[in-house]
Amino acid sequence: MSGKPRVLVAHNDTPQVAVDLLKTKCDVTILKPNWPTEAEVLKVLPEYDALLGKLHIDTDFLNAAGSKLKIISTPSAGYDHMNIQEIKKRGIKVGHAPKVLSGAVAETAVFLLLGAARRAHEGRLLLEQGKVENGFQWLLGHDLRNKTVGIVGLGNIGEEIVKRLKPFEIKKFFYTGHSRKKAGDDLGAEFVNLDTLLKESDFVISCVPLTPETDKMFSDDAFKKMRKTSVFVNIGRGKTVDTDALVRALKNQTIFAAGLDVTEPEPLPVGHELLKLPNAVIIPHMGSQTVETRNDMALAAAQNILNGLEGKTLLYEL
Ligand SMILES: O=C(O)C(=O)CO
Repeated sequence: MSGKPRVLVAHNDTPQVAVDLLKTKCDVTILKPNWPTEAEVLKVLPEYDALLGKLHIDTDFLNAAGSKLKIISTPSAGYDHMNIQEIKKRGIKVGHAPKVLSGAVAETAVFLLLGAARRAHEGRLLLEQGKVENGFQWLLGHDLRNKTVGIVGLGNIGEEIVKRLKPFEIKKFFYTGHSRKKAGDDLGAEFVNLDTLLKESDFVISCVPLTPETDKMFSDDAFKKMRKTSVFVNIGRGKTVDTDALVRALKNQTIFAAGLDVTEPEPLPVGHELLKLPNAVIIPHMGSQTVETRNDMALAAAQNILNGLEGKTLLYEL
């Protein structure tokens, strides 16, 4: 034993840069198999001071985690997979990895928006079916130019989306949330209530995390308030949308199209209703999946642990 603090890395595809950073000050064990069950983690966890991984952490997990554990750090921005209150109640510090992924997720939002607005999936399906037609009116989509974009939840990701969309000559940006924000003012975006945003936006982009308040906030009612020409993009969390309501809205053309990085359920099972819709551009929660961003997220999660072990505030503490 070196006397160094012991860190358990739960996933063996954790980027090497983060493992190397931890190794500068800690003994590091990387668990195999790659995505272990919570039970597999718990078999060894009582011997460790810190845990780096994305795991479902609830009261039962914490009861079995042992008394040595001081820090839990998830290499993700979202933390709805962990019971933060229960973790903190036990004096365990908990951190996550926001901000460093905002650019990558914003890029994803832009391509989903463009793909949905320009009927990319429908075009591809028709191509595969040999149904491409000549015609001045064939498969027309919508421009971004001169349109109104509504951001639901102007956090870091929402801000990065606005910055990236500005060069598309957007007429107006709306945002909604708990309160007006300086960042919104700086970006020239107008704070409005959700109703106004839904009714008056051509593009509605949801960036909200999953909370009791946002659970299924995009319901039949919300989609009915949107325009027939509206495009809905979700890069937040799948559970913020009532999936059946979204399927209805897309099928009945209550809205024009959707671009989804996140869905409920996730992943969508083969043959799911959403996957049958030509006007839905869907990817399987890949918003932060770039080489650079995954390195940065893992590094942030590792830095949380190093800070915590030295008695400092975590880099991104919850
Ligand atoms: O880090 C997260 O929470 C994500 O959803 C990444 O896409």
